Amino acid sequence: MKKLNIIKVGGNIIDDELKLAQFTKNLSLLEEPFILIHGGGKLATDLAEKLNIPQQLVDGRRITSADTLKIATMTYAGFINKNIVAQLQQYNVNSIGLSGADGNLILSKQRDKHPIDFGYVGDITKESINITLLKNLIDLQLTPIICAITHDKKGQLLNTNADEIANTVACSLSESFDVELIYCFEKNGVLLNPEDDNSVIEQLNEVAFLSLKEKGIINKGMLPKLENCFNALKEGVTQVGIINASNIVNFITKSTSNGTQIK
Ligand SMILES: Nc1ncnc2c1ncn2[C@@H]1O[C@H](COP(=O)(O)OP(=O)(O)O)[C@@H](O)[C@H]1O
Ligand SMILES: CC(=O)N[C@@H](CCC(=O)OP(=O)(O)O)C(=O)O
Repeated sequence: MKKLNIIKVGGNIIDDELKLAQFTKNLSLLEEPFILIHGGGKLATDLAEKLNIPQQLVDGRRITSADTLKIATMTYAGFINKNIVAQLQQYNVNSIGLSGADGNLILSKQRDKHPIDFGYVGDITKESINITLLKNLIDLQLTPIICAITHDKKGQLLNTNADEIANTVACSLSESFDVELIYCFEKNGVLLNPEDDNSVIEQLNEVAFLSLKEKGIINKGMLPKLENCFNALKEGVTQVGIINASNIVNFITKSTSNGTQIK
């Protein structure tokens, strides 16, 4: 099967002009096709706070009021998505920016209001992804750049966690491609000591993860990320990694071992 890389990049890279510039340049060096899924939670939080709209995240998910949904849509589907596409175009990566509503790419269902009302947050499954559209775009040698806004096909936009979109897109394409899923962020991988960037756990399995979670060594945004990683391996994704965004080329070409390989 043909190799396909599903790459997720998070808000701390996106919000750093230099790191994002280096990252998009590195993506242009990849020889295999890829799909990029991006977050941008940090910029949405900063913007909402400037507008005096308080933000709350529960288990890494944003409680999304009508006002917050507007900010999320303008931030993720607007500025961030188009900025990444423009950055890639300068290196001749012919990319196309999409929300889940575009081309009916990602259909979601508003999360149940019990036990916690998350507001306009959408949940997705493998069946939510329009894989025909993604395959057609790849055949046309267009690189999809996907943001964290989805829709319910009843006219409502919904906010969906970008880690979950990356996992679900990877799983949905794993029957058609040899899929590698890579989460890129600002640290060197999953760390044994979150204060020490040199304490990278090179290989992490689910048993070790549960023990580190219990000890509080793995917490916050890393919890949903790792849950998505283990789910991807169970659903047929061939390889899953969590790495520093600056290591993307080395990690994919396997020229050096860096970051955390999920086993
Ligand atoms: N053991 C750990 N190793 C690395 N990061 C960790 C660990 N435990 C918690 N984290 C936190 O998880 C964060 C990554 O999750 P998140 O903020 O959701 O990233 P992103 O926006 O890139 O998806 C890191 O910035 C770090 O603060
Ligand atoms: C429902 C939900 O939590 N959506 C996320 C989508 C963006 C995201 O996931 O951004 P990062 O990858 O930068 O964290 C949010 O609004 O924060």
